[in-house]
Amino acid sequence: MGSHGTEKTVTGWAARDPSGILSPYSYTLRKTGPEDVVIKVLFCGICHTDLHQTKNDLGMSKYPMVPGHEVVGEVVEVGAEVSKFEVADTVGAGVIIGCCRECAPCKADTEQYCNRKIWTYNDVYTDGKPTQGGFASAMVVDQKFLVKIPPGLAPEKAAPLLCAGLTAYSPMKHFGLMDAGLRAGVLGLGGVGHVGVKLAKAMGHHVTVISSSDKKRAEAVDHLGADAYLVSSDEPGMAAAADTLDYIIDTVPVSHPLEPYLSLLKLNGKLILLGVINQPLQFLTPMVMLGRKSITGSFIGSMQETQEMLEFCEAKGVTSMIEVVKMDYANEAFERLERNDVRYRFVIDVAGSNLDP
Ligand SMILES: NC(=O)C1=CN([C@@H]2O[C@H](COP(=O)(O)OP(=O)(O)OC[C@H]3O[C@@H](n4cnc5c(N)ncnc54)[C@H](OP(=O)(O)O)[C@@H]3O)[C@@H](O)[C@H]2O)C=CC1
Ligand SMILES: O=C/C=C/c1ccc(O)c(O)c1
Ligand SMILES: [Zn+2]
Ligand SMILES: [Zn+2]
Repeated sequence: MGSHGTEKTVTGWAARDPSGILSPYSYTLRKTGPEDVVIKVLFCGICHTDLHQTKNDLGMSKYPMVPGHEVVGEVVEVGAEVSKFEVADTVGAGVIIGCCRECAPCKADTEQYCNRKIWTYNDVYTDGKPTQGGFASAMVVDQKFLVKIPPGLAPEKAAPLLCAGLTAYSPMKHFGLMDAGLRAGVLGLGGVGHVGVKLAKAMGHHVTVISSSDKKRAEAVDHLGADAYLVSSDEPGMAAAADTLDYIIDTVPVSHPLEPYLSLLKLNGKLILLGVINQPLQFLTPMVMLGRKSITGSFIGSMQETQEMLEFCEAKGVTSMIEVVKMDYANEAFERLERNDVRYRFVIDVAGSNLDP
């Protein structure tokens, strides 16, 4: 991290166009404001959203784009009015790094639903500078958008909790799905899904994984603790499980029919959509009417929920299952993520990588 006056020059790995291929990119961080914290990035997870964004799946990508929103770092500098953190703390940043602080969602501590939220990358900060993510040596983050990593969590395994963990935890909390004894479904056993299984088990739920293949059955049951495993194309198996689940977290990142999964829900069951899909999904209304079922969605979680979820994970021994790689493996990791070849999250050892090869 070099210095020019008070603007620090850093190296990140950026996508330059919708090929999504990452390469070293040098840029300056904004000056450290009174409420800002400068972090040295230690680890950063690779979320499927990073793939959607670098490849412009949503049609809103701006380049150069330094992705990464599952960031664990070490505090190296604090602004004059920072009260929550001090130098050497281990902290986490997630999907958003700003909000308006005035609207109803902000006042209710649900700032993730603020219409003026600022995304960690692929956005513009209040000073007009593009925001850049955690595939970089350092970041400047307002203290409101950082959490403390509890000492009982290994930093590299905590990184995926900052998006994947939160995304599974927040709807469980919001929709009153934390009581022991509930019957949960997790559709899509990837980054979000595998932490979803672990969180639901820690809450005392009976967990059924619903996967597109049989490949992850043994791991799901033996390593993640799932109670049952269904392959979505197994019609007799799916029919036998009809009307058994209280809720399903649906993490599939591509278009898929909803009816097979609505059938699995009990009366009043909830299908919670989490995947970012840029095409319409279809279902017939009787599939929700006959059973008073809900199709809903959820977007990450609040900063308050992030801290609470990390403490829940520490207390219950929940961590992510990861493959740690160096930055020079990032392009291969993205390709493997795209072909569903990761168990279950890549985490980049940013501080241990040579970012300027
Ligand atoms: N709502 C929110 O706030 C958030 C949304 N997301 C979104 O959730 C989705 C899942 O993210 P994440 O868990 O990181 O993704 P992963 O790629 O890690 O997992 C997705 C899983 O979905 C299943 N799947 C089914 N069909 C496909 C396909 N064609 N390609 C890839 N996977 C497939 C696979 O599970 P299996 O092998 O079991 O079938 C796969 O492991 C993404 O769309 C992401 O953008 C992510 C974080 C926050
Ligand atoms: O991975 C976290 C971000 C999820 C996300 C959800 C919805 C949406 O429109 C996005 O652009 C990102
Ligand atoms: Zn994410
Ligand atoms: Zn707001």
